[in-house]
Parts: sequence; C-alpha cells; structure tokens
Amino acid sequence: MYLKSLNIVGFKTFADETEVLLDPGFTAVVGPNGSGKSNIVDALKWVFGEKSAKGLRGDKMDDVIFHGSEARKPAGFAEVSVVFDNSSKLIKMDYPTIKLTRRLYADGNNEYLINDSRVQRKEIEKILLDTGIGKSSYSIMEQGKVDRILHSKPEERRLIFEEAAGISRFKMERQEALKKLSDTNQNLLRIQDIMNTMKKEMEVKEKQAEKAEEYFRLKQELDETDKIIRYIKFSTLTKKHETSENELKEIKEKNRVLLERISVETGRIEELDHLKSDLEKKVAEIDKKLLDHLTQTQIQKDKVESNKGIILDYSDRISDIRESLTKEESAQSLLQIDKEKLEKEAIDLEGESKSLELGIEELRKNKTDIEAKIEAENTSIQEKEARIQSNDKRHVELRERLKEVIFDLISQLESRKKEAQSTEQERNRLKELLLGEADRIHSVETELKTALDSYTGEETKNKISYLAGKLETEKFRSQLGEYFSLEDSIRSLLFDRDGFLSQKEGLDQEIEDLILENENLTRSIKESGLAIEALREEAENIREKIVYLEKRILELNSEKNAKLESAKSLSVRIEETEKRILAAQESIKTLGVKKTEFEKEVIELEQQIENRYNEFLEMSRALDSEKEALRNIVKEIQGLKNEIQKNQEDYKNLFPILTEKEKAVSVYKVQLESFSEELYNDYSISEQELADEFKDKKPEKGESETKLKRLKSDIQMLGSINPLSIEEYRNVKEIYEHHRTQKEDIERSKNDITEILKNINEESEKLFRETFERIRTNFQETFSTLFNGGRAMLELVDGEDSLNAGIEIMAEPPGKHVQNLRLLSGGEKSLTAIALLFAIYMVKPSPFCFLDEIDAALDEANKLRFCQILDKFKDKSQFVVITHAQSTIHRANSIFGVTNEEPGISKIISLRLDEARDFAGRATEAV
Ligand SMILES: Nc1ncnc2c1ncn2[C@@H]1O[C@H](COP(=O)(O)OP(=O)(O)OP(=O)(O)O)[C@@H](O)[C@H]1O
Repeated sequence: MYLKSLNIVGFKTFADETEVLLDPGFTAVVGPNGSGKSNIVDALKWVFGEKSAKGLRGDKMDDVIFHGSEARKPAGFAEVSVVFDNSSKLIKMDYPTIKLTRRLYADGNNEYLINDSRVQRKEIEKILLDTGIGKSSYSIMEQGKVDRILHSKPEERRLIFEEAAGISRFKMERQEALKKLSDTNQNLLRIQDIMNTMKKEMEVKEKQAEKAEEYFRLKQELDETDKIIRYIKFSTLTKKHETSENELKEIKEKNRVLLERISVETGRIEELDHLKSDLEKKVAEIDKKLLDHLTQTQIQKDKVESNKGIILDYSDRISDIRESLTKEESAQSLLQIDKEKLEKEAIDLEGESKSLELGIEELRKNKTDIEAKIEAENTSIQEKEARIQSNDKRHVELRERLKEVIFDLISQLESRKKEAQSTEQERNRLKELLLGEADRIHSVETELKTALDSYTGEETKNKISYLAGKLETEKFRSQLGEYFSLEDSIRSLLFDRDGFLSQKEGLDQEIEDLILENENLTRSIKESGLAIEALREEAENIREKIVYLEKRILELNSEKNAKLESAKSLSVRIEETEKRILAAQESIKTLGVKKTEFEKEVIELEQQIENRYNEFLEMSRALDSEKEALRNIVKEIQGLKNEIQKNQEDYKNLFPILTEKEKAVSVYKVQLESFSEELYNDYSISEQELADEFKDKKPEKGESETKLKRLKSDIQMLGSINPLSIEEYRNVKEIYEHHRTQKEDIERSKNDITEILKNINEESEKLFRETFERIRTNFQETFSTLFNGGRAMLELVDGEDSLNAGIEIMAEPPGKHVQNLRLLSGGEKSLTAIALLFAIYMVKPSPFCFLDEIDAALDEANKLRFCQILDKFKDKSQFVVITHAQSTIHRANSIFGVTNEEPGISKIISLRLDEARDFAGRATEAV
C-alpha cells in the first residue's frame, strides 16, 4: 500500500487546484521558507480527520481556507483528497484504490467522502485504525511532534505504541462495548423497576382471580349437584305422573263440575303466566345487557392499554426534547458568557478610549500653554527688538552728543594747556630747587649718620648739633609746600571743571550701557528664539502625540465596534437558541398537554370500567331479584294449582277416586311443569336434556343434598368477588412474563458484553505487551546505532495495568548522564525521536511516512546517519521528506519543489537532482 496522489485546492497557500503524484520510495520536498511545504503535511492531517485547529497551526478551523493574497480573492472552500493504492488490502475495503476527501465551506460546513460517497468523519478514522496511518499516528512526523513525543505525558505517548500494536481498533470496540454495557445496565434497571411495580398489581389481581376462580368452580359444582338432585326429583315425578295419568284417564269424565272451577283458577294461572313470561323477557334482557357490559368493558380496557402505550411514547418524546433543551440551554449560557465577555471588553475599550481622550485634552491644554508661551516669547522679542531699536537711536544721539562734548573738551584742554604752561615753568624751577636742596639734605644726613655712628663724646656731640642745625628742613618743607600748590594748580587747570570729562565718561558709560543692554537684549532674543524653537518642538511632539492618540482612539473605537458587532451576532445566536428553547419548551408543553389528556382519558376509562363493574353487580342483583319475582309467581301458580288440587279434593268427595287421581295427575303435572320452568330458568336446559345428561349415572339423593348444602355455604363464605379479575390477572401476568423474558435476554446480552470486554482487554494487553517489548529492544539498538553508542530505555509507568500504563523514555547519548530529556540538545532530541520512530517501524512500518524538517537540527554526520536509516526502510515504506539539507535531497528518488512564483500562492514543480540542488541552494541563500 502506498500514497498515490494528493489533490489540494483552496487549502492554505494552495489556492489553485494542485495535484501531487507520488511514487513509492523516497521523495524529497524542497522550497524556500514560507513557500507552503508544511501546508502539504497539514493538508494530509486534515484529510485524515484532524479536529483541532491548533494541530493545523491555526486558531479556528476555517483558517485552513485560502484567505486571499494581494492579487487574489479568498477561496470559498478548501478541499483535500488523497488516493491510496490498496492492493495489499491494508484498509479493510474491497477497493484496489481508496480515495479520501475532506471539504470545508466558509460557512463551517464539513464534508467527508470515501471514494466520492459521503460518510461521517468517524468512518474515515475507523478505516484508518491500526494501519499506522492517521492524523496522530507515527506516519506524520513534524518538528513539533518530535518535542511532543519526547515531552508529552507518558499516557499520551502510549497512543503511538497502541497504533503500532494494532489495538486502536480494540480500544474503540472497548469503548463501544462499555457504552453498550452501560445502556444494558440502564435497561435492566428500567425493566426491573417496571416489573417491581407490576408484581404488586399482579399479586392483588392474582388473589382476586383465585377467589373468582374458586367461586366459579364452586358454582359449577353447585349447579352440577343441583342438577343431579333435580334429575332424581324429575325421574320420581315423571314416574308418578305417568302412573297417575293412566289412572285419571279412566275417571276424567267424572270431574266436569269441578273442572269449571279449575278452569277459573287456570285462567288466573294464565294471567300469572303472562306476568311470568314478561319477567322472563326482562331476565333475558338483563342477561343480554350483562353480556353487552362485558363486551364494552373489554373495549374500554383495550383503549386504556393503547392509551398507556401512547402516554409512554409521549414521555419518551418529552424526555428527548428535554435532553436537547438542556443542551441548548448550556450552549446558550456559553454564548451568553462569550457575549458578556465581548461587551465587557467593548466597555474596557471605551474606557481606554475615554482616558485617551482625556489625555488628548490634557495634551491640547499643554499645547495651548506652550503656544501661549511662544506668543509671550514673541511679544518679548518684539519688545526687545523695539528696545534695541530705540537703544540704537539713543546710541546715535549719544555718539553725536559725545562728539560735541569731546570737541568742547579738546578746545577747553587747549586753552587750559596754555594757562598751565607758565605755572609749569615755575613748578619746574621749584622742582630743580627742591632736588638741589634734597641732595644737600641727603649729604648732611650722611655726615650726620657717620657722626652718630662714630659718636665719641663732647666733640662729636657738637658736630652732630651743628649738622642737625645745618639740615634746615623748614625751608625745604615750605618750598615743598609751594611746589605742591603749583602742582595742584596745574592739576586743577587740567581738571575738568566744567564736567566735560565726566559728561564724556557719562556718555561713554551710557553708550557702553546701551551696547551692553543691546547685547543682552540680542542674547535674550536669541535665547527666546531657542526657547521658541524648543517650545515649537515640544508643541510638535504634543501634536504628534495627539495625532497618534486620535488614531489609537479610532482603532480602539473600531475594535470596540467589532466587539459590539460580535456581541450583537452572539445576541442573535442567543435569540435563536432562545427561540429553539422556547419551541422545545412549547413542544414539551404541547406533548405534556396531550399526554395529560390521554392520562385523563385513562383515568376516566378506568373509572368507567369500575362504574360498569358496579353497574354489572347492580344488574346481577336486579337479575336475582327478577328471578326471585319469577319464582314467587311460579309459587303463586303453584298455590293456585294447589287450590285446584283442593277443588279436586272437593271433587274427590264427590268423586273420590276421580278426584284423587286427577289431583295426583295434576300435582305431578304441575310439579313437572314447574320443575321444567325452574330448570329452564336456572340452567336454560329442558328436562330431556337433563335426563340425557344423567340417565347413565346412578346419582344418590341424600349424598347430593348434603353436598349442595356444603357448596352453598362455601360460596357464601367467599363473599363478594370480581368476575373480571381472572381476565385481568391473565393480562397482567402475560405482560409480566413478557418483561421477565426481556430481562433474561438483557441479562444474557450483558454477560455477552462482559465476556467480549474481557476478551478485548486480554487480547489488547497481550498485543500491547508483545509490541512494546519489541519496540523497547529495537529502540536500544536504533539509538546506539544513531548515536554511535549511548543507552536508551522505554519503560511502562504503572506496569500493573498495561491497559492504561503510560510510557517513559530515557535516553543517554554516549558519555553523558541525562536525567531529563528536556536537557538534550535539539539535534539529540531529533535523533532520539528518529531512533524511536524507526524502532516502531521495525515492528510495524506504516505504509507511508511524511517527515517535516526533522533533520533540521542535525549536524552533517547525523544527517548522513538519518539518510542511511531512511535508505534501510525505503523499500518497506514510502517516505516523503521535507528538508533543506543537501545530503538528504541527494538520496531522494524523486524531488518536488514548492515555489511562490505568484506571491502567497504555492505551486508544486517536479525537479531533477541538479535543479533541486540549485533550488535548495537558492532557498538557503534566501534564508
Ligand atoms: N489560509 C491561508 N491562506 C493563505 N496563506 C496561508 C494560510 N494559512 C497559512 N498561510 C501561509 O502559509 C505560509 C506557511 O507555509 P508553510 O509553513 O507550509 O511554509 P514552509 O515552506 O513549510 O516554510 P518553512 O521552510 O519555513 O518551514 C505562511 O506564509 C502563511 O501566511
């Protein structure tokens, strides 16, 4: 068996119909990142029945439908078909090729087909069971699955081993058997309940029926005995009558007078006879009515039974509707939760949008403040520039004024200079004098110093006094005073008495101040310019922020609207569910009303049956009383006849013999007649029939009379009876017996299911253990081959219960002591998963295997080992390997390239090896 072709249309990047024709052996699939290689694997998983959108790398199932590209519209549906060669009959169907198809429409409608015939998804899963193929079997290995195999829970990992052991089918059968067992237990409980209820009713009915039967048995015996007694009586009477009649014939002529009277009395008897016959009619009518009663009662009972059936049917329908109602209600509450969540999110978004609006408001305020600041700065610049202008004007004025002051100052200095020249000459003369005097004083001082240094006494003292007198400092001082005054007058001449200099200095100062002020103003204008620029920048930032926030508000609003829209559509769905709930409730109500009507009718009918039974009893009583009246008439007739007999006795006085004989004949005749009538009234038979019945028997009178007495007392002891109870008991018993048989059948089928379950468990456990042991041994071997050493182990966790035991993997590459598989490197993990995959393959190769970049993390040496192991298995199984590795591509029998010639659309092309190398090379460069 192998995969012949894969047909994809509208699925993910495969917008156009794409057919991949696959050969047995080893096929490589190459192509740049994102070109759609893994989408092929997704298509395969999808057609095998993948239910989880996450398993197909999406959020929801309709993510698989091509969602459009820049140049293309989205597809309306996705469809994937795979065709298998089934000549090996691995799939247990009588077709040489099998085509599986899955289709998904944008409205969420899913279709599954086997050989183009519509089927349920379960049927596809069922035919793939234990073939090694399937969405979660080991026939599809992706990068993510390597991690899943190594890191999943031990119980989840077990699924792959079950597939290899071929017990997945058993597992499904086991689930079905368990479901059947639970249904059977339910049925048993239900039938037991019914039987328990019926048993009580049956016991009551049984007692009533037993009593009625006893009554009828006694009554029959009583009638029999009565008839025997009557027969004895009849025989005696007949004999007597015959004898008397013969005697009477002889003396009849003698009785004419008395016959007259007898005739009158006979007339009376005739009257009574009329009455009697009326009564007999009445009795017959009552009898007929009693019969009608019984028939009517039976009809009503049948009606009650049929109504009970209908009521049961209504109950079933009501409970079905209730069940679907519960489902609808839980679906509705889920929708309600979703809707509330969306509304809350919309409110949150609204809140966020409001707070952003407040932020914008704040930013606008800041911006306005900044603009005001810029305005203020501009105003201040303008003021400063005006100030500079006025300063410049003042500067020009001051310069003019300074020029004037300087001219005045120069001319004044010129005239002063002339004035100071003579004073200066005098001062120079005095200076010459003072310098001469100073030299003289200095030489006297030097002499004085020498004299003081060499002080020897009186003589030196005189010299010192003499030299001190010679100093004449007073004169020098007065000349010096004169010099200073000349100097002062020169200075005062040069001094700016009119303040021109100070005016000039003032002007200079003022000009300097103006220049300084202008410089300060210019600097300040410059600073203001910078400040304005900074403020403008800040304002621009704020404006950008406002624009961003306004955009964000728009986004939030549209997000909010989308949420509200979704909430609205959920509301519509909730309303629809509500309508369905209401409709279901209405149906329950309507069915309930109908059911109640039938129940009411049953109650009424049962009441009518009871009433009829009472009427029946009443009529029976009426019948008895009519019969009593009849007997009284008969008695009266009898009395009259006795009267006749008395007349006959009188007649006898006249004609003693005749009378005696006539009397005797008459008595016997009357007795016989009355006997006949009574007999007919009581048993509806003639005396002849009675005689025929007993003529061959030899009944004994005394014994029969005792028996009759006993029977009457026995019947009295029974009290009231229900004549219908026998029939009722028979019906109830029949139904009870039917249920008992059903119960036995169910118990038998329960035992069968338990037996099947036991066999399934034993068989699966055996298969699983055998397969597990083989895979365990193989895994050790493949692991040390791939790793060139090292140790690997598989262990059953909770080994006691191998039906549910999980599987633990332990792997230690050469020279390493690994306690946790997570600590393995990416390449080591891939190699471990590959070792496990091929260990399983050695036990049960799947007919084909898709490997999606599981060699990605392997180094060149390990890629080579991976290829060698592929080579080993490629005759047993068909391999389709998605890869970027040259070494892997190199080994393939056929190569496919997946391209995106048109952006976002995958196209498959067949490649030669050299083309594939270029193709893969380009792809790698692109990466
Ligand atoms: N419903 C869809 N409609 C259109 N394009 C889709 C759809 N679903 C997925 N894609 C696109 O499919 C591409 C992914 O394809 P895929 O994973 O098969 O690439 P790849 O060839 O396996 O890449 P890599 O080599 O990187 O694994 C993504 O670009 C994704 O946008």
